[in-house]
Amino acid sequence: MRSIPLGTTAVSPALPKHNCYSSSGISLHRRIRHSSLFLLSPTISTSHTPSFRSGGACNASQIAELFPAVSPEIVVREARLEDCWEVAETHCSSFFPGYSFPLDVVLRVDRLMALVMGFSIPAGCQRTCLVAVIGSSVDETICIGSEDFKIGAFDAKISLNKGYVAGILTVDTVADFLPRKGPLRQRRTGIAYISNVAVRENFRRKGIAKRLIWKAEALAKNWGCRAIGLHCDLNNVGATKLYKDQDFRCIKIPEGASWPTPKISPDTKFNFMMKLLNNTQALEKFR
Ligand SMILES: CC(=O)SCCNC(=O)CCNC(=O)[C@H](O)C(C)(C)COP(=O)(O)OP(=O)(O)OC[C@H]1O[C@@H](n2cnc3c(N)ncnc32)[C@H](O)[C@@H]1OP(=O)(O)O
Repeated sequence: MRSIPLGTTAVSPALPKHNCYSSSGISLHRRIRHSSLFLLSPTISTSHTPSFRSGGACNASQIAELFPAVSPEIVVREARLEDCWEVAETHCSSFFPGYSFPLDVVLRVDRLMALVMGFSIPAGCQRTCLVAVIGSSVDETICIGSEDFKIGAFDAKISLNKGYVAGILTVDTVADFLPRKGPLRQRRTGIAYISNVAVRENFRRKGIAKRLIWKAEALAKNWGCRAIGLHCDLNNVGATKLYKDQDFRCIKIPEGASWPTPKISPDTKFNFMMKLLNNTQALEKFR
């Protein structure tokens, strides 16, 4: 496929509606533990009318879609094994909204495989996938498994109070999209990179992406990064506003500069946006 969302290149659907990319997937082998949870209490309205995907009883995701106000608490945390299908679903439904059966299923399975099988990342780098979950407990004591054991991109940990993934974001320090420096073309350090930001359509404009970004910034700061960057499709007005409002600024790239860009489509033009993390104002919102 021409985009490289969540890593694998096994399926080749047409272009996504918006840019989605990852420096080398969404896997998270080396991560620091960052246990703080961010709560969001949105004033959720039910302007949408989602349909049941199957007859009979509702499952957790159907309840969350139909009655988001029933479980309005949103927790932003690192992705766990229990989230893998919904992470793939959130990603595909946001970046490939036009796909129908059977391609949509193939695409989700493809993403799932990428997530579960994981990807290697360079030594010394960090990568993590964050999820915004609705209707789960903040109480982490009712989890089975261990955070220290990974299955692909996920903590091998399952909560007894599973929530519903409404939004995702990947953050890493791989720096694939930054020019190398020095005669040995060394990887840059100290700059985190955000990708794969997606919120399910029914849960948009409730501050979920903003919360995911805040958490990513807090993680990056914890990793010792001094700045955080991302690529945003020039035509993605909503996302551009989201990042500008969060104090990301477009970095002017000199004409002809050898600056790596996501391999989505030769026609897609990006803004490279950055934010310094030395201003702790945004991070303090979480403490
Ligand atoms: C680095 C990357 O990954 S770029 C790719 C971004 N992802 C996508 O384009 C996938 C499809 N889109 C989405 O998943 C979502 O619309 C996102 C991720 C862009 C935004 O997620 P949301 O949870 O809706 O954003 P959130 O509610 O936090 O918005 C915060 C602010 O950003 C701005 N914003 C967000 N979406 C829009 C929009 N569609 N139009 C205009 N402004 C917007 C607004 O200022 C908003 O504040 P407001 O609602 O008080 O006006």
